[in-house]
Amino acid sequence: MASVPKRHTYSGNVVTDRNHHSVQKTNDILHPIRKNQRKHATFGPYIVGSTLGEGEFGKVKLGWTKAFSPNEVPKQVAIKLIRRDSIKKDADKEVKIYREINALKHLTHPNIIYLEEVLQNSKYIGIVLEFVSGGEFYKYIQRKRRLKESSACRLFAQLISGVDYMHSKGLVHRDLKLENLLLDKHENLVITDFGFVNEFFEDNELMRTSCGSPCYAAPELVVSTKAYEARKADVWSCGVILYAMLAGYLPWDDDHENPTGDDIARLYQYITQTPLKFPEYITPVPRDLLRRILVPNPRRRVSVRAIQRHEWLKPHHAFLSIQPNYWDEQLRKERPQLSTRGDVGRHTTYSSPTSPDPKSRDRNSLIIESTMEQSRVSPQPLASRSASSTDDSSLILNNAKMNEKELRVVGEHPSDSTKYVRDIKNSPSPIEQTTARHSSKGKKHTSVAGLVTIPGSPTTVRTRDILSEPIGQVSDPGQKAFTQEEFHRIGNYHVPRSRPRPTSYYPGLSRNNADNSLMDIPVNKLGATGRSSDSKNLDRLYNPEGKSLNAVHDSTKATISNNAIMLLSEGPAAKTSPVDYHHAIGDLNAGDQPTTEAIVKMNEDLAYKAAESGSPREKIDPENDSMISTKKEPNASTDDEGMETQPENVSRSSKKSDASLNKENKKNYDRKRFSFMSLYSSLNGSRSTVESRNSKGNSVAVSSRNPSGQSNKTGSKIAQQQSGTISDNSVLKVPNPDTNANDGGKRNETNDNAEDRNPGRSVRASVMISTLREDGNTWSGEGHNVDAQTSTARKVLNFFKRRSMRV
Ligand SMILES: Nc1ncnc2c1ncn2[C@@H]1O[C@H](COP(=O)(O)OP(=O)(O)OP(=O)(O)O)[C@@H](O)[C@H]1O
Repeated sequence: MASVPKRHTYSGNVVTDRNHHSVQKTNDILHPIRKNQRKHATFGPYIVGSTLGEGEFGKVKLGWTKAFSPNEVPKQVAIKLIRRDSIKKDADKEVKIYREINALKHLTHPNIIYLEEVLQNSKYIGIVLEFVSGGEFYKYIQRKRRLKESSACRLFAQLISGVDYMHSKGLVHRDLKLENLLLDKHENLVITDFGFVNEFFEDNELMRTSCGSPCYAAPELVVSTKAYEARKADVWSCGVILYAMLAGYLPWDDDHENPTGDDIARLYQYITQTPLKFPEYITPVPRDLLRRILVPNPRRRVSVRAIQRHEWLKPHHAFLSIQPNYWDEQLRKERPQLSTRGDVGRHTTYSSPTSPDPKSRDRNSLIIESTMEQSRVSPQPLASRSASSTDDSSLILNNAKMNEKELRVVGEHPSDSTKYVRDIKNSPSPIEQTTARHSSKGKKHTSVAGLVTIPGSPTTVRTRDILSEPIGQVSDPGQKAFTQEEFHRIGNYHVPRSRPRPTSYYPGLSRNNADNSLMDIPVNKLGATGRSSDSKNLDRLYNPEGKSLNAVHDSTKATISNNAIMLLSEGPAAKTSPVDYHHAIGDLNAGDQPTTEAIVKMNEDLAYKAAESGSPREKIDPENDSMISTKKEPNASTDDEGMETQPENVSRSSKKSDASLNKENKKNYDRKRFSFMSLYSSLNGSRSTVESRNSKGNSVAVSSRNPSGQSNKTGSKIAQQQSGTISDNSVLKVPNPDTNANDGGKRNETNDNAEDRNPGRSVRASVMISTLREDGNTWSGEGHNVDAQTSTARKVLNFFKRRSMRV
């Protein structure tokens, strides 16, 4: 899709010699062990491979854990390598990085990138993320030109679910765009790049910092001098993304008078004054949704919750009805000792002494608690990939039992967190063997024991998920047990046996409270496509007693997949595993069918009504999803803030011949010129100081003051690692970037007040990073100088820095 070029928030994805890179990348992915035998740079316990991409901060590298036998399947990760000296020079960068880390450590959602851990050596900070192998979403759309409606619907539902989840955590992304979305290998959407993330609070939720990329950023970010409601800005961006998915191009890009898009203010003028138009192939139901989202006035813009209820997303209502806290509860249920007691085992427990409340401690913790060993699962023998499903599950269960032993903690008093030790003597699990190897071999890096990972790490969930009960065992007598085979063929959401992450969702599944067993919709009740034939059937299927859909699909009924099974696909072998992933995602190439009869009927009605023009168009109520207005309004109405609500005449969607349609589409594509530009977020006021601290009081890493102006003491309480493990745990604290010089004392005052009312909120922007020791082969930049080339990306970045604007 030539029409949606990549737009960077700051800079371009400049990779020289693309072919070489892609070949190298493929080799890395398919043959990490073979690569492992060659001399590679390492970063902590990871071998560093090819460059996956490049962003503002530097390169993102493929990494994998070291394998010590040919049978071990290394775990793949993506390591965002950031030069520490570049951070010291650039306070804004520092803010972005720690924002990202702090946000990610609180987010555990299948459609949000997992933060594995954060490491650093003398030159680099490495943000270790799960490796998402499906590629960049914008490229995916480019390849397909545009998405089938059903695919767009599924992916948009995932986007909205992720956004709703982060909003429920009090976080807003503020830079949602195609370029910040990746696909996993099952073509599930993964939201990345949380550099602009910020907190909002019910009582103080308006923000002032202009963020994002112009073509995706909500108009109020630029045209209004008022503070904006950040959640609604995320909603706008989601609308632009949905439009791009369905149309194959962005709803607004350059106008003729501003062809390069250089004049950002003008671009926004264009956006707010140009009525939203749709190509004919976007059907009325998604149009209706888009019309509700892409409303310049944020107050009239639909909310995330209302989007979730919209008719177009009906096929995914069950998934969308999963409450955000479900994902957390799932973790808490399965590893409660972590949420309240801190870590166990060889990692010393890190917990914030200043936060007695576990919840607030979690949210405000200055550190990323170390749970790596619990979550780490030993590489599985390649041979096990080809084992039967029964073998697979017994293998998992065996491992699970071992892990369970390993995870068993000694000690009872929750506050006595530092005393918990893992019962490792009786657990010769592969995990321990692996880590032991790391310990003995990686003398300088001192093994994974020094790693820092997020509390509630999803990988931990995966491990723990399988502990309670054998797969297929069902505790609810009212529900039918399902076989292994059925388990992997759940309605529309067929779950590959080896999913690496709980990305799919299973409407109608229920999970027994006490265990992880899953309930299933009997497969034979679903159509050949895996979908129920119509919405009524769907409701009946999910809701035999006629309760409301949401009531039925509450958080206790809905479920994620069995994470234990997902583990099997970790590593490159999964790439070539015979699992039919198409079952998991639906056929993306399937026809652009309306998802239910109801929609078909609606479309027909609309087509009919569209023929009748003349009567005024109904006003859209953003919160009312009672359906589509079809009446025509002669002129765009102007709302109370002078922003047009951009009515769209549905009659324009009347049928045309294919030829004229194609011609018009082509014209549309041609007309669209996409500029490469970004809006630099002005964080002028960042009072970033460089201050370092570790457990011994040594100067180690970058840190800065928290918004309350006080150096938070929490991070200084770092228990000593056991001997032979890593000891430099640096506390990084950053100021609230939204408190800036432009706002002066007034803003600070507001924040201070807010801080009084909400103590501890703003200290979230602080993290702890494990410091790596280095050896000769450690990734420290030699020969890999990220900043060595003055890339186009860098030039663009500098350009936008110079043009930095603030509203
Ligand atoms: N977890 C991941 N798995 C696979 N590839 C990744 C991952 N994270 C990043 N990449 C690749 O690296 C590229 C750059 O990453 P990312 O966008 O996060 O960097 P950035 O410095 O934040 O960029 P920018 O702010 O310019 O958008 C991505 O476009 C993607 O191709």
